[in-house]
Amino acid sequence: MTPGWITTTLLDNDAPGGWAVARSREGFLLDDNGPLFPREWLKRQDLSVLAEHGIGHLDGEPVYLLELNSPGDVPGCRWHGLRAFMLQGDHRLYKVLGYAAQIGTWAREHRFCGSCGQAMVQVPRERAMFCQACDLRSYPRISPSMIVLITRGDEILLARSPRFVTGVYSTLAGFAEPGESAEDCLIREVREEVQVEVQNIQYVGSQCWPFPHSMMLGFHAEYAGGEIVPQADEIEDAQWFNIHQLPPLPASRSIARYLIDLYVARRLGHAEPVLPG
Ligand SMILES: NC(=O)c1ccc[n+]([C@@H]2O[C@H](COP(=O)([O-])OP(=O)(O)OC[C@H]3O[C@@H](n4cnc5c(N)ncnc54)[C@H](O)[C@@H]3O)[C@@H](O)[C@H]2O)c1
Ligand SMILES: [Mg+2]
Ligand SMILES: [Zn+2]
Repeated sequence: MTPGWITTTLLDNDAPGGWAVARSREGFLLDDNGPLFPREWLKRQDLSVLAEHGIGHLDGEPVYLLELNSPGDVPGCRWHGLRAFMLQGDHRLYKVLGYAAQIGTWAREHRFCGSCGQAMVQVPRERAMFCQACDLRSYPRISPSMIVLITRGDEILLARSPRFVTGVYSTLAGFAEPGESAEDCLIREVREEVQVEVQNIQYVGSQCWPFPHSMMLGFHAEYAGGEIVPQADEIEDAQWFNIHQLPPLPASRSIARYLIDLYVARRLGHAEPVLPG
């Protein structure tokens, strides 16, 4: 038995046994034992299954995803969003569910060829959907996104979007566009969102962010010039905050929080935090 969570290309859907998770637009099915159910039991429940995907092995046991058409009722169970697992749940299970969510979303959104409109089929032994007529393969979608902590000595630049929880401020972030390097994207996003210039851009680390399919590339940058002008509609407020007087910050498992905690720890000579996977 190999301990831990290992994703897999594909599993045989006809082989019985293993664990299963069920996902609908309401999130993952959960009972008092958590979101993993004996697969054969789960398949006997009255659920409307769109597709079944083998997704990996947990402590050597195969794990499958049942992607549902609608959230059915299972006695003693409730539905729980992925964000709630990220915030409260056990980290290993969150990784399993984050992967399941990305595979389920991708397969649901690639049932038909984007070029000719015909039904696509799952490629054997490869995580890809295939259109025979076009010889086109569609792989799981991953969206590169830059996230950056901008600093000026003891001050850090944080902003809030109207979508954030009341009072919370975070680092700036945005999706890469075609034609951009990671650094180009970072400079453009910072200009768009706060009209500030940055220098000495340094890559710090990355994080999978399955909401729904971002790959966060985290950077640190120093302030180089300009006055903060928040982007209309996108940025509700942006300010320089002294590291000794920070506002409510993002969830501790986010790379946004890690970038902030890392800078503060280095500035104060404290032990450095660990980047959550
Ligand atoms: N893990 C973290 O700590 C953390 C922190 C902040 C943001 N994020 C994530 O970073 C990502 C980008 O942040 P943002 O929302 O500020 O982005 P952004 O500043 O680029 O603004 C969002 C806009 O980008 C466009 N967009 C949406 N999906 C896209 C895609 N896949 N590719 C290109 N453009 C797209 C839409 O017009 C959308 O309104 C989001 O997924 C967000 O959840 C993660
Ligand atoms: Mg943004
Ligand atoms: Zn096609």
